[in-house]
Amino acid sequence: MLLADKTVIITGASRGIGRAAARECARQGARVVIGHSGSGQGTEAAYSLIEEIKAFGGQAVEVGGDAADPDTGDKLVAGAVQAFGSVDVFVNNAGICPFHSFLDMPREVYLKTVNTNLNGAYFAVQAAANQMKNQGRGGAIIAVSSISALVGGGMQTHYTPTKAGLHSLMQSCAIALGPYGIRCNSVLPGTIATDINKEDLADEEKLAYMTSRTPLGRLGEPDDVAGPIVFLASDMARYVTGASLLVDGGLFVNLQ
Ligand SMILES: NC(=O)C1=CN([C@@H]2O[C@H](COP(=O)(O)OP(=O)(O)OC[C@H]3O[C@@H](n4cnc5c(N)ncnc54)[C@H](O)[C@@H]3O)[C@@H](O)[C@H]2O)C=CC1
Ligand SMILES: C[C@H](O)[C@@H]1OC(=O)[C@H](O)[C@@H]1O
Repeated sequence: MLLADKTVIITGASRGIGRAAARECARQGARVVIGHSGSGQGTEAAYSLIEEIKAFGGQAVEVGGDAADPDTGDKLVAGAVQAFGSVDVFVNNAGICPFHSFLDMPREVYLKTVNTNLNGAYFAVQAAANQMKNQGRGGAIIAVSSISALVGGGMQTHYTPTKAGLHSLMQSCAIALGPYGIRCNSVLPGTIATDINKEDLADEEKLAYMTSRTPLGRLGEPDDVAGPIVFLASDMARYVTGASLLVDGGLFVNLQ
């Protein structure tokens, strides 16, 4: 098992990519901390994931908290240490993408997106890194960034800078934390069918367009991203830091 004896925290793990990653980490032997919003639905989904994980003999606990709150990272780390005694891997996955045009972007939508996707993540990464440094045996931090860190989106002007920010944060943290043996990398998913884009992709033309642009001929599924996250979390990637891994079915390279 690739993650035996490691404690993994994953934010936004109640559904979508985070849930698939949490399940796969547990299958690979990790003790998993399921970060979720703390709302009724998030809590319920987190408990159902704990049941799923326990059913195949895995270990998991849940910790609720708003990803936009700079204190949530500390809560997640405290929950992990209380339940399992350590933090070995931190996966920053929670995020939102409320599609909206640029010229009339409401300030509150912009600020909520930046606070949820990037500002809270900064302090959560810091909290996890301090815990790993104090443990003295290294660790791995993975940001779920996006293909949108590299290319734009007319309805995502508030979102793409947060994904570029996470990608850049992992590069800088790779330098800052390398001396402690803490590796920092990002995954850059393409279009993965989840709740975040359910409404956008309900438009059949848009769905057909995004599918046709993907060389592998289909949109991604959450499980497609879970494997690359496990790889970067594992000792198989022990000499990989400051890297970013596109998980997009070839979408990025498909110019013509
Ligand atoms: N689905 C896609 O095509 C792509 C998704 N991503 C990124 O993947 C990550 C996961 O998204 P998906 O699984 O696709 O969507 P999703 O909507 O299914 O999952 C998002 C998760 O983040 C949590 N979350 C949102 N706001 C939160 C808050 N304030 N506090 C705590 N938790 C919060 C949600 O509860 C949920 O568990 C996001 O960061 C997204 O930007 C990146 C590239 C492509
Ligand atoms: C929400 C989008 O459909 C999704 O998120 C991203 O980061 C990419 O832009 C995807 O298309």
